[in-house]
Amino acid sequence: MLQLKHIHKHYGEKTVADDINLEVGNGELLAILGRSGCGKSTLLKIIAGLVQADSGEVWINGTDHTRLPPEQRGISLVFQDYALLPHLNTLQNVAFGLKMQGIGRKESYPKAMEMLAEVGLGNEAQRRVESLSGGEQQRVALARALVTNPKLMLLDESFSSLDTGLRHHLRQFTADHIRRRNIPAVMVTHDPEEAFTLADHIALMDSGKILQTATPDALINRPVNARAARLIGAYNVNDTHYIPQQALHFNQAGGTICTVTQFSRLPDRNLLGMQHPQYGEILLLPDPAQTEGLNLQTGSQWPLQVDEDKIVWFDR
Ligand SMILES: Nc1ncnc2c1ncn2[C@@H]1O[C@H](COP(=O)(O)OP(=O)(O)OP(=O)(O)O)[C@@H](O)[C@H]1O
Repeated sequence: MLQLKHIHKHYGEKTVADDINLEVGNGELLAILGRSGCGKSTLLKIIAGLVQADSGEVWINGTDHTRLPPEQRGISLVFQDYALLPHLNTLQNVAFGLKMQGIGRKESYPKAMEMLAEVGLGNEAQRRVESLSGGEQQRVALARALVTNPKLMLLDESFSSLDTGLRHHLRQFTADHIRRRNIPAVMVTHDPEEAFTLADHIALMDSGKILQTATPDALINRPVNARAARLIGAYNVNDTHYIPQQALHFNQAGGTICTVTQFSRLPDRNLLGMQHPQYGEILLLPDPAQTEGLNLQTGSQWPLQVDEDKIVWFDR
């Protein structure tokens, strides 16, 4: 289990960690979601011991790790650029972490082979890592991170450089491995989709502050303020309120007549904009079956029901 207690960090005038308190249980994946420059990577580095906080404590499995050097923390990091060692082959790369722990080849190579097989690269052990594809290199990085049986995994935008199909596959693959091994993990990302598809809990970070920590469902239903709602990429947000998708019912008898402002078909959903007399332009994602065969040209009119009790009002 990871616990961060009152972490503070400044760079000059800039506060990059402002009283951060977080907990991550074993086998649990916490995503820290925030815009570029909000302090996500710095927080990971503080957890890893690569950057010292001004104050606050990092506890892992009930012991204070705040003053331990990085190599004694038992943490594995997976970076965006994999950070593999180009002069070593696949097997040697995976065994490297074990070597650093003082484990000899006799023990480290079989363990590394086992882990390579687990990530589907059992036949590539002797390949130079440079000759592997991006996705394969990412799996080597993951194998290297997992083989040391870390107390904690840290993932820093680990999937951003991969193409869409591979990204989906490796995200799920990584999350499954972490959960199966019961390791707590922290992933930082600026991509709401990544956070929402993988994480058990999401911490929303803004200018060094955690705005809200909650499950994906709770965040969708009840972001604490407009900033939080915008950070999760929600539609229909202004300074006073947020209208979640589940509050919207397109083409419902008795709904308010609204004018279509835009309509586009996306591969797996539709995006429909409607001008509502009370709430202004509302964007909704109707099921394709609900819009099939309808005239949804700009200017056409259709009823839209808004469940008032599902609207989230913000305190100003
Ligand atoms: N060593 C440093 N010295 C001074 N300022 C720094 C240092 N490291 C980071 N910063 C600044 O602190 C802020 C937070 O940086 P950090 O890398 O943690 O952000 P981030 O949320 O991870 O951003 P990104 O998503 O772009 O990687 C940025 O404004 C950055 O320029």
